[in-house]
Amino acid sequence: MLHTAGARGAATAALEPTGPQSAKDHFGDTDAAGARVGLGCAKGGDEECRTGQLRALTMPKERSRRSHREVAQCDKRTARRAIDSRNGVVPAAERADRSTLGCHTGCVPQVTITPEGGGGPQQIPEDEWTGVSGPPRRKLSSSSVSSEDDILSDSESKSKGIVTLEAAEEPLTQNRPWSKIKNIVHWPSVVSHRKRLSWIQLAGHKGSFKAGEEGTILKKFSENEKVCFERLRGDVLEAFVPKFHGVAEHDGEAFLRLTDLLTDFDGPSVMDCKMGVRTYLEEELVRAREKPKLRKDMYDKMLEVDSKAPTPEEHHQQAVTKPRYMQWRETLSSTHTLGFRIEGVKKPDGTCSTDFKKTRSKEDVMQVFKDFVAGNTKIIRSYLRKLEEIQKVLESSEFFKTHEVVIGSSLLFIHDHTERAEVWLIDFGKTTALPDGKVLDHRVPWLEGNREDGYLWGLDNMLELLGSVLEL
Ligand SMILES: O=P(O)(O)O[C@H]1[C@H](O)[C@@H](OP(=O)(O)O)[C@H](OP(=O)(O)O)[C@@H](OP(=O)(O)O)[C@H]1O
Ligand SMILES: Nc1ncnc2c1ncn2[C@@H]1O[C@H](COP(=O)(O)OP(=O)(O)O)[C@@H](O)[C@H]1O
Repeated sequence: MLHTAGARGAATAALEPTGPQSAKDHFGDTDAAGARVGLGCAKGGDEECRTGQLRALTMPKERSRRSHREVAQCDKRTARRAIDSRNGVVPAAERADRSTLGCHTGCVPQVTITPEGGGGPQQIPEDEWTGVSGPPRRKLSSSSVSSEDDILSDSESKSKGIVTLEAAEEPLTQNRPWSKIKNIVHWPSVVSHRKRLSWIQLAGHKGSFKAGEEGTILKKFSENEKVCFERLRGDVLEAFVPKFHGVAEHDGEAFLRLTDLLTDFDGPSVMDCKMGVRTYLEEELVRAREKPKLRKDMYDKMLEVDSKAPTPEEHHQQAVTKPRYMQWRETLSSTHTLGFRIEGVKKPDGTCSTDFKKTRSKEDVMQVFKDFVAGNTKIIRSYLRKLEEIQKVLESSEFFKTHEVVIGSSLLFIHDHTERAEVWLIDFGKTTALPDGKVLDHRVPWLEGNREDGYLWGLDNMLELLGSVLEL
């Protein structure tokens, strides 16, 4: 039996917001307040919802976050700062920002309150990493794409599937085994002056990545994520996350240099599963209550999936709040019912799909897993072993115990025709440290204030479900 939220015990005591690594350090802004109760249950009516076991999880909450425009401005300023500080220059932008404590407060936009919610990079020396900051970028809505029509630069409109990354560093990997596969060999003919790399990005924000030197990838800098990678050093979990090679700078922007997990795979199959029962931070909820904000882009993304999803009021406003959108996504998919959801899959023939927004039932999720491994039970067993290993390591990891990890964090599954199968934890952009002395269980249900993320609960369910795929 899969676990249910209701069976997982009581919530723990409320915790205080964290210190410098808290989300408020890079989410200076507020989104809107969601105001509807039991959204997924009302619409979905599946077995889990009918039992009421997930009520606490589907209660609408508020969340907050700085707008991307603000964030982009902030990003430029902070990256500039990092570079100027190395030259002993205090930039004008920083002089102005100092009076408002930099991006944090300086970048907070004015928002509308709504009643209802609905040249190659340089390595930056380690002692200069502090003070460099930058937020994650936006991702666009999902679609089913093929490698043929999805060879796009990161300045183009699609952001998921096979994307073409600008080469920030030489040499690029013309001889990477995985790039040899049919339909993905676009190197170096794709672009005339700037070399580019075909790469697989199944989720995340558009333009977040650039191609790094052999075996590495550059990800847009986030102070929060950098701190996480630093804290992961020496932790038992370190072997299960991409290796962090420091901070790099390219065209005035800062990046985290990470091991490219696709290296050493030949025509890999890749799957991104977003873990946990919640996809937003508690910190964001608090801020959302203070300053809610309407999002037209999220209303549009909602319409793409289900034109009937917005309420009459939301149709009238042509916008929804972010918490409303995030909760709608969570209840539409398996996030609430299983503690994880599938974000994207890339198959060995080069086709990619990120069209899993409505993949919710156990049966549907199992089918996606089965298709992903093309029914290969040896690969399923390898993944099961790997996930069990990760489960054990997570249970003993000091980092995991002391961090609200799940928000936006994924397990990345990669295998190829050699039947080698690996799983890594990725994306710590919204992973936040708990106050001193506080720990999370990661299995008990989330109630606002306890900061539980349901990561291990989701992993338990995933293990059970993958085991059942063997019997399909
Ligand atoms: O997947 P779709 O339906 O496109 O929705 C996305 C994801 O939830 C992103 O989370 P993640 O990055 O964890 O995948 C979230 O980014 P953040 O919550 O990190 O900001 C985006 O918010 P906006 O970036 O505000 O649009 C939201 O639009
Ligand atoms: N180190 C890595 N190696 C290979 N692929 C990666 C790596 N990190 C991320 N990816 C790919 O990029 C996608 C988005 O990554 P993520 O870190 O979640 O971005 P974001 O912070 O923008 O949400 C993943 O789904 C995966 O396909």
